[in-house]
Amino acid sequence: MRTLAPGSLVVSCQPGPGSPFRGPVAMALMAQAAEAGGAGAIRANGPEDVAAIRAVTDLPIIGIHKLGDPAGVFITPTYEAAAGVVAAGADLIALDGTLRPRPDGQPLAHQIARVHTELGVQVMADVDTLEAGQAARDAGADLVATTLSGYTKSRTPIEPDVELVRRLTAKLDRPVVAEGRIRTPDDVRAVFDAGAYAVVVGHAITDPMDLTARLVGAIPAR
Ligand SMILES: CC(=O)N[C@H](C=O)[C@@H](O)[C@H](O)[C@H](O)COP(=O)(O)O
Repeated sequence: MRTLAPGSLVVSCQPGPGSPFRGPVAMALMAQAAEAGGAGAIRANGPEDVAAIRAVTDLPIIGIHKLGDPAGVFITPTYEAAAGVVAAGADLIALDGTLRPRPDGQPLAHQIARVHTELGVQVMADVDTLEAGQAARDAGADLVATTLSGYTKSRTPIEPDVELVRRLTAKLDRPVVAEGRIRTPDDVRAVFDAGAYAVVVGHAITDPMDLTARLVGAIPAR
């Protein structure tokens, strides 16, 4: 089973809403481009995309399956969702590690224990706060990621949550993965300076609609 190497750039190959890149063929091409550019791993959503990416790369794949209400726990919310992406070829599972109630009513530790014992893969907990990170570590998470910071409470900021990377790294005896709104080389340097084990980048690499809109937005009014 492949593992996530320290110092990796993980490219999250997920199409944004309304993207013409939706679908496994496009995501496999995206993953190949990421690998050619030096990515150390791929993060991908759903069994179809994971299987298509598995067919074209030997990089580690962090599998997720987004299911249910995006306002609640929806990143790999159940053991069954995790099992589906592992069967498709994922090497690790990322799942919601926030303190919010889970759809199956079970504690996070229950899902993590089943993934460990029945699927035999590592678990990365996507958290939003220091408290959630500590709870996820106590629940058995192998890695903790800042993925959900800025998405569970107030308005989503523009910048990545470098401070949460720093605080998690200081408190946890687990690798901390920086994820969410990382867009520039300076952002990448900042999260590694803060102690990150690896960094995940999505939209800044894989969303041409967002990239186009940012540049269009910079055109002065005339
Ligand atoms: C909040 C949420 O649902 N995050 C998702 C998690 O899988 C993805 O939509 C993000 O693209 C990913 O986390 C990478 O982040 P960014 O695209 O900002 O680099």
